[in-house]
Amino acid sequence: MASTKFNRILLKLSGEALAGEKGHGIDSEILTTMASEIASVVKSGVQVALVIGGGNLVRGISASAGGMNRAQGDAMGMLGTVMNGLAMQDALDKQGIPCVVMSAIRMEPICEFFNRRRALSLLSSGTVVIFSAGTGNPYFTTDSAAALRAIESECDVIMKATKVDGIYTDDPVKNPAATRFDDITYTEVINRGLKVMDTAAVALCLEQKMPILVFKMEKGNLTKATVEGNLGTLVHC
Ligand SMILES: Nc1ncnc2c1ncn2[C@@H]1O[C@H](COP(=O)(O)OP(=O)(O)O)[C@@H](O)[C@H]1O
Ligand SMILES: O=c1ccn([C@@H]2O[C@H](COP(=O)(O)OP(=O)(O)O)[C@@H](O)[C@H]2O)c(=O)[nH]1
Repeated sequence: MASTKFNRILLKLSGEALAGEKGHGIDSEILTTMASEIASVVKSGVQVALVIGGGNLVRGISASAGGMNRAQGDAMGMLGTVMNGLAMQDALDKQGIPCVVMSAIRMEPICEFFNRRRALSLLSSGTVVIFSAGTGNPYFTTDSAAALRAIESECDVIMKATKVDGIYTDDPVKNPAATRFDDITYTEVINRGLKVMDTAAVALCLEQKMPILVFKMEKGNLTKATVEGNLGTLVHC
């Protein structure tokens, strides 16, 4: 095994990142690039669990703004995360990386129903496990699902690969004067109301002391984050 900072990671990818410039759907080139980044980390001996969002397909909150019942919209959002998971599984297949998709909502034979003990055993054997359908409940996000599954599957860290290169004093997209933290405590993220990850997810990580590393999803960064662990912003106790 290569000397990596982490043995088992939970990588959280936003659905929107899969859409690329189009802003919607799945861009096959981006999917392939992300799969090859994941493949190289897996080949270095790191065990990888994956949670992919669904914002590129449906967000319950946006559907409800258009008049749809929120829980109904969230159910659609969760199904979107399964579609993204299946797309990533296909892309990892093509890289020769073993991968199992689990869903928080039963839908065999498309994918397996979530089973914590089986997930642990698959991860230990080097299989990538994609946890899809979020938490299986409306009014939650895939950030919360990432926190929950990272804790259940005994990961060393949650890696949130996103559009910005860390956590800032304010949204850096809206406020260019915002400054970046190299590291920050969970309590500070919550008390300052920093919006990079939802509060429920951060609170769960605080309770269970699950570190979170937030960094930009760019070529090479996943390897850097896994090997060196000093990229972006680390959220800790
Ligand atoms: N304090 C902050 N630090 C960093 N990013 C922030 C902050 N506040 C808001 N954001 C925004 O949060 C976004 C990431 O959150 P989100 O859109 O939920 O991520 P994703 O879609 O990757 O899951 C960033 O693109 C950034 O614009
Ligand atoms: O536990 C969950 C996770 C997700 N969702 C729904 O799935 C959508 C897509 O997830 P998210 O917005 O977290 O995706 P991302 O922003 O990471 O692409 C959400 O908007 C919700 O509608 C949900 O209802 N419960």
